[in-house]
Amino acid sequence: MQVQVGYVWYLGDRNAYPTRLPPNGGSTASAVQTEAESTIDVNQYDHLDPSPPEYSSQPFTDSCTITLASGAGGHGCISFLREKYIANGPPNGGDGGTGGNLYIQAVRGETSLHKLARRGTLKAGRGKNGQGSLRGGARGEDVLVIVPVGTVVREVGRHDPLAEERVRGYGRDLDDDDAESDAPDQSRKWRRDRWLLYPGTLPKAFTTADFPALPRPRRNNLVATEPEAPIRLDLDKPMDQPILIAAGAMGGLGNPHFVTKSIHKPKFATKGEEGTRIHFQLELKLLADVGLVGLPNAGKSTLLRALTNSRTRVGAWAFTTLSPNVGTVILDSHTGRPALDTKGGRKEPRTNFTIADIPGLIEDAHLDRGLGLGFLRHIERAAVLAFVIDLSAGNAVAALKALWREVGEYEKIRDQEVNAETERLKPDEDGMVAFKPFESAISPGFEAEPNDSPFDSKDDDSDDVLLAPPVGRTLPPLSLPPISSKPWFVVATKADLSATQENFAALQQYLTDVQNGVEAHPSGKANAWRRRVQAVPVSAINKEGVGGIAELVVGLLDG
Ligand SMILES: Nc1nc2c(ncn2[C@@H]2O[C@H](COP(=O)(O)OP(=O)(O)OP(=O)(O)O)[C@@H](O)[C@H]2O)c(=O)[nH]1
Ligand SMILES: [Mg+2]
Repeated sequence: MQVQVGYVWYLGDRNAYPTRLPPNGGSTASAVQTEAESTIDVNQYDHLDPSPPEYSSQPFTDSCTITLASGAGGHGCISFLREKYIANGPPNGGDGGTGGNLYIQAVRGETSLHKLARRGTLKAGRGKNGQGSLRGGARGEDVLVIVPVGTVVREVGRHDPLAEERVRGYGRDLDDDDAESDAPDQSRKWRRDRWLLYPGTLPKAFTTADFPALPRPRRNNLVATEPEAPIRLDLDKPMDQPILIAAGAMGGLGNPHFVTKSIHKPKFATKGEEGTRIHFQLELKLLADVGLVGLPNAGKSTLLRALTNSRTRVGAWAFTTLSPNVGTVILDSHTGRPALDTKGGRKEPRTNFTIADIPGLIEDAHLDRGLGLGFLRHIERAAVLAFVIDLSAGNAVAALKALWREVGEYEKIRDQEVNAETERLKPDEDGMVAFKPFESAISPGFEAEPNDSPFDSKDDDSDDVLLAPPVGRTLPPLSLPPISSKPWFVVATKADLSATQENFAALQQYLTDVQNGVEAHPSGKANAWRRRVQAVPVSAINKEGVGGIAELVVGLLDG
């Protein structure tokens, strides 16, 4: 189908305004470039006004809690040499294998946490039990947790059996420097449940058997490379290598370990240690160079489709978009060279940038109206903000101020959360221990708190498995710059509709005043970004005026 297009676009001048022409051309026609008047195929723009089967629909989850457990150790083996002419040989049970380790890696290509949210718990494999002829058990299988780039990982609680034993006082000399010797740990002597007996032994022997003192619990050497607990990771770059979150537990000892002068043929071995369980809260903050902020139905998704190959859903009603979408703008001149010659301190010229489209914000979104402010986290880390304003939907300046107000409210809530999180690091009531085992081994500079012993740090309820809150530990600050200091611009869309010129002129006047300091910054902050604030008029549905946006964004990103 061929149609006559009635819009004129002054290509090359970003601030020019698309004007509607009378159907048979107008008196201004001479000033207009000829291609703009030519007949074009509307099917070419199907991409911008798609039919429902063309929508992409992908599951999206941006926060979830998961439990990760490192593998338990295998049990030691009770076995004796038995060969021709050796009927009753010496003990030869192997040790249990070490449990599997847990690793985490942020990779490109993943865009959602829904797969992890469904799993709930991820466990590394258990170490295999030891076997006869001094064969040690195989290691447990490792587990690699793959998360999208931009995930913030926060530990909310951990169950570390060895640390808890230490808190209870059973393995109290575990970390003592002077307890380097192999002297067995007398405090764990009564722990019969840690022992295995020879298979032929009667069950009652468990209560009557005379076990030696339990050997000191062993720790995997890899524990030293674990991040400091409580774990807080901001995985904002793709990682080449996974990092270790929790090392597997050590296996039990086979019966040859328990040979003494008086016991030549020990009929017992120890069980493997239990693995560490850590509860994590994962939060995905999509990473994009530009974030689109706008009221519902403003045309954000259409703009994203006009700029990128995104297939996000577009519709003439509010809240068409229910989850964030990221599109990539390719700055390529189709000659294998970057289209824009902007180096801006970069080694390589920029060849692409990404744009995040989020669900629309409505006024009072901070009071949990509409879809709330939750999705703003996805543009929190964007370098540039683009406010998308529908010129046909009332006063553009008022809309811009309303959007800034919601962004400001979001920022307030975020700051409160950061403060609350510092508070939250106190251990909670149900036996979760929030402390770093073997702390001094990891950070040699760390000075132990004077009240290190769990016994004098707690009040009367002595059987509580609680530790003192980690006083004095410096947590990595969540340093996010204020949103109002980011460069921003306005995309005034639907400029093809009639009677939008005055609205645009008022908006442009307002932005000039903001830039010159005549008007207060819409965020109300004193040191907000106000250099080169401008409004770009576009008709996204006709793909008119969007070309200038890429150039403007690259200027703001690299300039
Ligand atoms: N005339 C005209 N209509 C447009 C333009 N851009 C978008 N629209 C229409 O505006 C409506 C809303 O567009 P969307 O892109 O879904 O708006 P949105 O901001 O993503 O909306 P939400 O996802 O609900 O927040 C659709 O019917 C589009 O066809 C434009 O430049 N001109
Ligand atoms: Mg949308």
